[in-house]
Amino acid sequence: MYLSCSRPIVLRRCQPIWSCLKVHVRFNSSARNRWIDRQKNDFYTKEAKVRDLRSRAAFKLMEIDDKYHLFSKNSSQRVLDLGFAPGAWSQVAFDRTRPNGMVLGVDILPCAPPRGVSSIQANILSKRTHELVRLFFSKHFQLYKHDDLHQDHGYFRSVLEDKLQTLKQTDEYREIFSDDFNVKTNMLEEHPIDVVISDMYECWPQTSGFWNNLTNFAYDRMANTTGIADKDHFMSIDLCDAALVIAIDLLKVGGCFTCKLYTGKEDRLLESRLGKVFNKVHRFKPSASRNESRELYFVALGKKKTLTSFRFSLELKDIDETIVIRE
Ligand SMILES: C[S@@+](CC[C@H](N)C(=O)[O-])C[C@H]1O[C@@H](n2cnc3c(N)ncnc32)[C@H](O)[C@@H]1O
Repeated sequence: MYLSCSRPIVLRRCQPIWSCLKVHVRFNSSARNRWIDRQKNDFYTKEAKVRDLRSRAAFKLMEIDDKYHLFSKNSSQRVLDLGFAPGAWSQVAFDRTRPNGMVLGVDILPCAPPRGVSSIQANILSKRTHELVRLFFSKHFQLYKHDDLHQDHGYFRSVLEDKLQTLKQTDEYREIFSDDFNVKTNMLEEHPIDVVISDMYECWPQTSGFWNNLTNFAYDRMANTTGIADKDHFMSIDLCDAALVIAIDLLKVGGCFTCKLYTGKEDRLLESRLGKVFNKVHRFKPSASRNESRELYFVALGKKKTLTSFRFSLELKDIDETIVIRE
């Protein structure tokens, strides 16, 4: 399949030239104090504490949903939350799709998901991650909803990895990972993803789990806000493209998508890519998003049915390699 674009889209890998330059941005103590003061006096930060939400980001998704109605209750929606940690968006998604919704969070950093949410610690720029997500939402992976472990902690990557191993030699595996559109559609028929949400970018303030191997490399690999406008812009475009790739692959027809972007030169290119996949694309700046921040959300509604006519080729390699979407 090919996504028709005027030029190849190359997702720059998350260990760009900037990381070799070893630019260290240090904040002086007055800037740090200003940041702490701002956090202390921030309405949304206080409100998040009162409502037991994991971060103020929750209010951004609430605003998006209030305006564009991504979620619905009682319709067994399946939601994929990319860059879910610390988990405020997952809390909102879980709450707004209860009681039958199913939420999977993916994050490169380790984080215990909120109650009722499943999670994988993985890099979205890795092919393996796409496989695990596809497996999670396939009809061959059964969630035991009434099992206490799931209720309290969700399912973790190891469960999916084990399942993947046992499936490897079977026809089911070939069905899940087939490139044949009809086979793939059949595989997802019973369990398509209804909503993909992505708030991926700067790391969450991690307090534990540093022993984890993946984490030791994660800070090098992941995007992290630097204050260098161009870098933040291009890296966030890469993460949005990676989220879009998953949406093209696994989101149901009519499904919705939202992603965070740090604005810059390539906004319009991303917007036009989204326009090829969705019927409507909106730009939205929630009031919970700080005025001085360049962050913006694209909200894309109604995945098109005619996507098969798109020519879309995707080469996802493993962890340290580049994702390339070719014309
Ligand atoms: C702003 S936080 C998300 C906050 C979250 N939406 C919430 O409501 O709690 C961005 C997250 O994106 C994750 N992230 C960044 N790059 C990633 C990547 N390549 N793969 C997976 N997650 C990534 C970071 O680890 C971080 O936890």
